[in-house]
Amino acid sequence: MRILICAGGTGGGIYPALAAATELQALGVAEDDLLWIGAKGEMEETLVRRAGLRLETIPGGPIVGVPLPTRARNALKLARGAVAAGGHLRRFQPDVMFMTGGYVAAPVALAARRQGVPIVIYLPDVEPGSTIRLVVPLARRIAATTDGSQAYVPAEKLVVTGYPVRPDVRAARTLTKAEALATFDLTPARPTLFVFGGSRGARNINRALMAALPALLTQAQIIHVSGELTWPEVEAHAATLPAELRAFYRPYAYLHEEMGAAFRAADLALARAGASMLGECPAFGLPSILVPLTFAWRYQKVNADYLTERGAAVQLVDETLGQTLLPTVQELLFDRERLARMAAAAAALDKPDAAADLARLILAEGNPDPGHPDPGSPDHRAHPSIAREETLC
Ligand SMILES: CC(=O)N[C@H]1[C@@H](OP(=O)(O)OP(=O)(O)OC[C@H]2O[C@@H](n3ccc(=O)[nH]c3=O)[C@H](O)[C@@H]2O)O[C@H](CO)[C@@H](O)[C@@H]1O
Repeated sequence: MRILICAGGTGGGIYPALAAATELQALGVAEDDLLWIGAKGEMEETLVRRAGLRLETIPGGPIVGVPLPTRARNALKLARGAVAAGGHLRRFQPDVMFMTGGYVAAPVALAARRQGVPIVIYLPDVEPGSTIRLVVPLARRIAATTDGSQAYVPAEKLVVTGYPVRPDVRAARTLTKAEALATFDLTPARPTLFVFGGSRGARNINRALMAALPALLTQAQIIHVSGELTWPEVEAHAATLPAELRAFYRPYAYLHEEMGAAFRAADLALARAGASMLGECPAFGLPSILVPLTFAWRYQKVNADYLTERGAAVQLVDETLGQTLLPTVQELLFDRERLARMAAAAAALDKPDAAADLARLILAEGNPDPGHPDPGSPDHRAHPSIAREETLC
């Protein structure tokens, strides 16, 4: 079976698709039978090639949240992208298209629909982003992270699989805490805070953290992923810290496979509320302080509310983070009982089979002959987690 994957823009769409691609290969899909279409100059160029998958890029650019002249230019690029996508589809002849979002998915989905290729969407956020909203009417099935998405997509298309945490990250669950801490040359004697701002970093979180470092590093230790954009500022600030504080601070621009060890090492996360927080913190039973990005992206607030309402997270407001970060971290990080309650609430949301269930769903939709199922094709009656969620929806 040939499978076309389309995900791009930021890690939030790319990593769940990579997790599904790994499971598809584990279920017998050959590497040559996977083709990824992304946008030129975006994060997928690095991450998909790094994963060893075949990638073709097409022209495109965002048309939401950008000034009018950029929108007009990008609309033209997307039209050229749709033509290029049509060519890739005719050459590759996919049996199914799988997408997770990002502006590049819209022209590819249109081309797929024109050529009669069934479309499966994975919806990372509780509330769908703008591209997914556009494509929902064209899709045959929509896999979702949580049942909260029932409010946004047609029930007959929805299957709740959970968030597909990538296997290399999930594998770090087998490390002991001491082993995970040793990855960062840190000690089990202090509580550990893991700070990051999604796949591109969050300047506001970085700055509020830098201001709080002198107070926090006297008692705690911190793994801090800044994102590439503000890395020079963070690196320069780290160099100004006195040696006795610097010894407990581990700043990085970006982490790849080591993300799993960081989740495992931490007692508490401080992060934006991208969709990955719905899957990765639960996978490690990790409590979090979430600072949703509210300007132009209300999706993060919905994600944060989902975790907060279930006791797995607390929320802070971006605008007042400079005042609230330090007291909130100090209050939580040293309250063992409260952390344990939040950790249990997070772990209860974990869906360990999400990536495998998603891969099986994609295979089922791409299988033209249900009488002769592909390897790994799900029989929903024999697949308790999918069957159960379908009944729920
Ligand atoms: C500004 C913006 O548009 N944000 C959106 C974007 O966020 P963003 O791209 O940040 O997405 P997420 O927070 O969902 O995921 C980030 C992913 O990057 C990985 N990671 C991060 C840092 C690092 O150093 N190494 C690493 O591997 C994380 O493990 C995670 O898998 O897509 C999400 C999913 O649609 C949305 O919820 C966010 O609203």
